[in-house]
Amino acid sequence: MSWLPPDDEDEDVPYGEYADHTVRTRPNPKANKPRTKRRPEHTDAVIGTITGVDRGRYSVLVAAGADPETPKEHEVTAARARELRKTSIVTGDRVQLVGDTSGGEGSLSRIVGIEDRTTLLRRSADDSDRVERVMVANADQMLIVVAAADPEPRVRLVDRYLVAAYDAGIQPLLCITKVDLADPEPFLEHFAGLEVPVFRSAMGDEPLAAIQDALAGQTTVFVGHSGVGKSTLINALVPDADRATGHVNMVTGRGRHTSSSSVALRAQTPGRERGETGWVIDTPGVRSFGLGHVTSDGILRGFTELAALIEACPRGCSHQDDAPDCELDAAIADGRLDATGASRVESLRRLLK
Ligand SMILES: Nc1nc2c(ncn2[C@@H]2O[C@H](COP(=O)(O)OP(=O)(O)OP(=O)(O)O)[C@@H](O)[C@H]2O)c(=O)[nH]1
Ligand SMILES: [Zn+2]
Repeated sequence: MSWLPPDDEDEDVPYGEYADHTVRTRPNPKANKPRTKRRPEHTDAVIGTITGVDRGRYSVLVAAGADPETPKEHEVTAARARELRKTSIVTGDRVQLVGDTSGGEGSLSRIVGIEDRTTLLRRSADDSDRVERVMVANADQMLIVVAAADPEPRVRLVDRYLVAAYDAGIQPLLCITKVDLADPEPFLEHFAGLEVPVFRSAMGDEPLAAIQDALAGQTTVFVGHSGVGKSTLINALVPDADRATGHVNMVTGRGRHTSSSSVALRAQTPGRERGETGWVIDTPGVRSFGLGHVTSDGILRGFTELAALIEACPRGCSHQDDAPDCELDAAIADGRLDATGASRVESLRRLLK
């Protein structure tokens, strides 16, 4: 059974070392869609989506109709093929499966390839560390959960999530919890120029319908500091998560055993035009969110209209307040940027620092 090695935890595999080097050294300015290595074609492979990883075993959801032998939607347990030993495979990845894909008791399938990713959320151990770790693949949105109080909200932390989202090409959303404890508006002022959708949540008065509108038909990764109420929110949105994933302990993030990997949970979004369900990816146990791998080009992806202006800046311009002849200041002065634009410049400058 050579294809059953005791795999390492995926979180420990530095993506950068194994990534396609052309991706890392020649970033595409228009998008950030790192390619995954193409494996030899397995024509009979079944495509599934990773919903969780635990000690080298992947939970893979195979959609209805994707597997001719088992047409119903079903969950498969899989291990990586030996040749993918050093490749990071994370929650949200779409993978090619061969072998026993029935999902039957005790069955084990084999992952032989990864489909191209649309987005890839990464972090480094700390800001000086350029080695990136992949966290979540193919997320469309990032819901940043922050509390109005207890713990005290920090602008810088939200900025860091925003940078990671923009760098990954993921649309950020902001949910401020515990608005029953403190007025969130002064804090939210800092993000007013960004045009990030904001949800305000209180205990027992969560804006579930509005969040469901945003989740419908999308894959949304939830991030937030411990204690902000992320689990409370996810429980309210995904009350039957253990049924959807087929695992115990994957619902709340509480009582989860040592695995710190992300899990995908299906949220019902009934009656929404964009879809009757949406995927929520919970990211427990992420203590640090290092941005050592992020470049200013990555941040500028969230500011396309400003990126166009910056083309006219002097060579080597830092685009900060004190930068001589920065085109951003010129555009504010001559009205090409209105008040909203000026506020976005302020945000961009904060993120670039
Ligand atoms: N007052 C108030 N308390 C809340 C609200 N949302 C969550 N809480 C409480 O805040 C505490 C932390 O909530 P959790 O949902 O466990 O927070 P978490 O972000 O998942 O934190 P970890 O489990 O540490 O990752 C709990 O005691 C919740 O009952 C809210 O809107 N208002
Ligand atoms: Zn400039």
